[in-house]
Amino acid sequence: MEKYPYNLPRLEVNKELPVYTCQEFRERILDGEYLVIFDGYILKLNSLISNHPGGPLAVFHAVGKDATDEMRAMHPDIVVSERMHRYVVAKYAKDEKGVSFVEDLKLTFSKPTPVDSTVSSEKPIDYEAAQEDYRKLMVFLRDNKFFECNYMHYYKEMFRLACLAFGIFAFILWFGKESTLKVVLSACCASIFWQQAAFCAHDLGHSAVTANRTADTRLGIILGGVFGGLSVGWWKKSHNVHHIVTNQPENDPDIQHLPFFAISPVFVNNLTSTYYEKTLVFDRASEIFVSMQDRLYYIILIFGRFNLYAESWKYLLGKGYVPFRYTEFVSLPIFWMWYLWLLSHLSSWKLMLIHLLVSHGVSSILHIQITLSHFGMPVTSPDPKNETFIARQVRTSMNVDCHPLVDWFHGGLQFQIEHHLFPRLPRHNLRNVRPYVKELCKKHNINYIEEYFIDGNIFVLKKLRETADFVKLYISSSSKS
Ligand code: HEM
Repeated sequence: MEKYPYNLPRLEVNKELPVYTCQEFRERILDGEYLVIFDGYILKLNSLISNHPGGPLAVFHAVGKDATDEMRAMHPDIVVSERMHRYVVAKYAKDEKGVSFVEDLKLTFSKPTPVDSTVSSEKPIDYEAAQEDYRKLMVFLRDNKFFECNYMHYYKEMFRLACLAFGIFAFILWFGKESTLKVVLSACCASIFWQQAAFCAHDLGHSAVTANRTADTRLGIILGGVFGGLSVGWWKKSHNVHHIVTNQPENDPDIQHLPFFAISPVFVNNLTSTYYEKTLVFDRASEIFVSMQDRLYYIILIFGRFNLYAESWKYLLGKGYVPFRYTEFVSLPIFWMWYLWLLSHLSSWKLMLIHLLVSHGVSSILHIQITLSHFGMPVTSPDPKNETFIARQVRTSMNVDCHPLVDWFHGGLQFQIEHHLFPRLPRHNLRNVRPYVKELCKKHNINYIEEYFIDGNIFVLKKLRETADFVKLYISSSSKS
């Protein structure tokens, strides 16, 4: 078979370049240069950082790393072949092995993955060989048009959304005399509608529908903002970071949930969040909640959606750069207008409250689905310096096994591993790609975790309980000393 790279977009540089050794690369980073390795070239990204369309944090987390696979996975071809060359300043001497050279640099903007050699799989992984095969798989998928979106699938999604939207209104406005049952049915339609809309907004957020970032983001704002009351920009900001630094305790906002949850004992160490730019203090409230987190898991998730509304508004009203700020500003009030207008047709406060609580409570299914993908997976790596993109993404993600007939219910999140390896791959192709990924993981001894939905829940609860037990011990030992 042809050796990588072929039929992948190339970064071409037609000028003489200096060659930086690893030591020079490191020294320059310590001097304030934001250097990233892509395909053997060193890119200096100081001038890009503040106006990078994927946000500054995505770039910060690539500094000091060979981010070839991350960058290919997140960008359309044109960015690689026509935009990146401007930032190339040198070639990398490859005098040291590894994909991350920052483990000992103590950077403020990006923290390394903690090391834990007990996380290793039974047989050692040849990270480079796995990377080579991952890249070949990428070529195969491109050649066989897996990255092309079949719109027929989205027509079905639109039909499903239309039926659910009809249910939301019909049970209250059109189906005869008011009753608690009809209010509950309308609320259930609303929560399933929001769940399905969130799946589509997720695809759009990755530009995996039209492949045009502006068009997809606008459609995402309609689905997520107008129909769901959530800011797509806020979600994209944290989600892009989550994809680059999945399950890294100090960098990944998707696992930073103190005082309510800690998915690993490392969170007792008052870590610094590079996303929230603050210390994640493991205080008394954290001790109480985390020591009971396996029992509180579902209860807390019931209130998850209210937190998302608050985060969306905080983001839109904040001082930072917000793409499509005004469109988003208009979209969120429209959501509250139609939702409150609907509730205004109910005859009592009690029924309004039932609708609000049931619709938002049942929405917790989505939060369970989201957290299931990573909460049970390790935050530490046996060898972060050498662990390549594919090995890291598979180590930190879990799939949910299900019958194809219920794929719609899981919305693509069930193929979390494939999604993290190929974030721009259209959702409806994830199932077809799964056998190739499984085979690749098997060949390279990479642990591919896939559970049925109920087993996956049990798996996550067990992991949460392990950390809860650790915290109980930690509290009792610190109260004795
Ligand atoms: C020379 C370096 C880079 C250039 C010129 C560049 C440019 C761009 C451009 C033009 C987009 C918008 C793509 C679209 O229209 O869909 C984008 C998106 C993105 N970039 Fe970069 N980028 C660079 C480096 C990086 C690095 C180092 C990372 C981190 C691994 C990164 C992560 C992302 C992400 C996550 C997005 C998705 C944004 C979104 O759709 O919300 N980029 N980048």
